[in-house]
Amino acid sequence: MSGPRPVVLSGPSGVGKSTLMKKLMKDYEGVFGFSVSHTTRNPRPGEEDGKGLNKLPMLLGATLLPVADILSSEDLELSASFSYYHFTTREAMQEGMDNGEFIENAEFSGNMYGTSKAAIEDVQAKNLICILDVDIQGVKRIKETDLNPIYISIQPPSMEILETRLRDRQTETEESLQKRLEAARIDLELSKEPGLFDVVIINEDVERAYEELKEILNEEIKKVQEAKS
Ligand SMILES: Nc1ncnc2c1ncn2[C@@H]1O[C@H](COP(=O)(O)OP(=O)(O)OP(=O)(O)O)[C@@H](O)[C@H]1O
Repeated sequence: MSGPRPVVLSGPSGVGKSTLMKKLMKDYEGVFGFSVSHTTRNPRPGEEDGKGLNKLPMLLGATLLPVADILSSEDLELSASFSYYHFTTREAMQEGMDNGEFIENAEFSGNMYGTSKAAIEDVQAKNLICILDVDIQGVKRIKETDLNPIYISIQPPSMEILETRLRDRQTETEESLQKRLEAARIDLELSKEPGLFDVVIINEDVERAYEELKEILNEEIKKVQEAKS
């Protein structure tokens, strides 16, 4: 598959993935994109299949799949109302999953959601760097494909700082906060596996973390910009 390499951004909830992605999207318009997820839920009025690639609101849905089990239903509603989907049937989606066409999938509120390899390739084919916000399990699934992304782990300076950021964000109940912190501990432990990531960025000072990220992505960004001109 030609086109720019996708980018995997992985890291615990609250580490700053969305913050960094938003900065990239703002500074490099028309360079980054998001894959369109599949879902078996019914389209809502006005929703059309597969619309909305490379839209900033997709950021809100970016973490939907990997952490679906620790998201509240409000999170899902918020994400779902800004996300764009390929609407499909349970049978078709199950078949795709059985054939290994999905890099991640989750069942939520009686509906299936998933990210297909083809959806990522669609972004590449549009000469956009596909940003994938996935958990460690997602990282491992992607490694089984030929997508060849750049694997970046975003990590907090400490668990205490992560907790403070999650609290200050004011999006969590005490219960969901504790779940996220427990998931974060596991995530950080698993991310130590040698060779899993190409680069680790410690998000202490956000501007510095962003500079590091831009440096890593520089080559792919240039490729996209050159291919446009
Ligand atoms: N370097 C930083 N210093 C201080 N605060 C930060 C830094 N980076 C991000 N934040 C803040 O921390 C909070 C969590 O960041 P963000 O929402 O980007 O995390 P996330 O990794 O996308 O989380 P989730 O996976 O839950 O969506 C936000 O309120 C954000 O403004």
